[in-house]
Amino acid sequence: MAGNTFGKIFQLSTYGESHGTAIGGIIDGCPAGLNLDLEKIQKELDRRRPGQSDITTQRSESDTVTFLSGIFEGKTTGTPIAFQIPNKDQISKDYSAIKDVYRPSHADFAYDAKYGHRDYRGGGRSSARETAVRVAAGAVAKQFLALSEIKIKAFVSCIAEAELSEGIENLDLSAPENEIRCPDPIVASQMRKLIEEARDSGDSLGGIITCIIENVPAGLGEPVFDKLHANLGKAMLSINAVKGFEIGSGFAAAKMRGSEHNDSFVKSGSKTITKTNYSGGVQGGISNGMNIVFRIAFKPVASIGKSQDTVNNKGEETNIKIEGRHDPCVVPRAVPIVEAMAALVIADHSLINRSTKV
Ligand SMILES: Cc1cc2nc3c(=O)[nH]c(=O)nc-3n(C[C@H](O)[C@H](O)[C@H](O)COP(=O)(O)O)c2cc1C
Ligand SMILES: C=C(O[C@@H]1CC(C(=O)O)=C[C@@H](OP(=O)(O)O)[C@H]1O)C(=O)O
Repeated sequence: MAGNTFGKIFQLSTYGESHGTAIGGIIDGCPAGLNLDLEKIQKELDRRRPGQSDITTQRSESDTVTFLSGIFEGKTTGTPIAFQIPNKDQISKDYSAIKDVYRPSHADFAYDAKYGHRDYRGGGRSSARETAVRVAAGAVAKQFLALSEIKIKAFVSCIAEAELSEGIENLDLSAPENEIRCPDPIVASQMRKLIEEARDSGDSLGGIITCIIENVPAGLGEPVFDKLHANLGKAMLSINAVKGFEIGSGFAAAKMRGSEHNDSFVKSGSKTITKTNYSGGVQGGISNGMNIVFRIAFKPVASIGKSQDTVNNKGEETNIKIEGRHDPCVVPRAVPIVEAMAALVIADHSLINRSTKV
């Protein structure tokens, strides 16, 4: 296994490099008979595509997806769904600069160590360009999950020192369609300013995305290795530039007492719910019917316009100043990627669960 496939039943394989002819994927295991709205899939890609505004990479791609198989008369046929997205704007100023010199904190050095033959054109396979494929596949998974009313919403909750202070239960989650994808317009405008300042000074910023999954039935997830939160964590940590994942109370749990942290069970009509949700909707690796809530931390973008110490592929010390097109902060564009990866995990577990009970 060369690590290009994700999932057990609802599986996605991706192919392609940032500056090759195209990127694409094959979804295997999507049930037959699912009505696919292709416009909705394209809309998800539009949320992620590069060149959206002056605070994203200036690479210009329409990210138009073409489906090649697995769909007939608007419905999935149960056979592999293959699709492709062309690369059109491949010319970057970085080529010669990063051919022999390693960008600090990008993947250049580690790829050379592993493969010894590296596609240096804009990062090749290590570029987040590959995440467009995940977004297209996640949009298919979202449409499958919509049959069970499962909804996935992510939003930007922090960029550098601008952070949402309200509880997520009071926020209008319809707003993440805006450019920053933070539901509070005042915090969003602070975030924009910070990104502009970082961009103009040749620097970059990181941030945090919060994701909420609603209407997941109790009982999804496996008891040991494929715990639901373990697979969500793997999915999120597989996104470029992700440095942290926490579910529910996460790292804050370490400072709490059991009496504060335990989620007491109560009845709400015929349903059993919990008073609080420090578990983040997962207990023992299995969903408990509450909202699944997790947060993902992204690092500041590695490619920056300031001079940095590094080495070249002959092992000589040198320095590098990166001039190509780069996101000063990936977090706004990463929101649809987070949602897509969450959709793939929940779709996969929903299908695994079909054989759990008599
Ligand atoms: C949506 C998105 C856009 C990104 N854009 C850039 C970019 O323009 N320049 C860059 O150096 N890194 C960018 N990254 C991050 C790199 O792809 C990533 O840091 C690199 O592959 C090394 O992997 P690692 O940070 O996960 O260790 C982006 C990540 C995401 C999710
Ligand atoms: C191409 C995309 O983003 C790219 C992600 C990326 C990286 O290092 O991850 C570096 C830049 O690539 P390039 O050198 O080709 O301009 C971004 O533009 C995309 O998101 O579709």
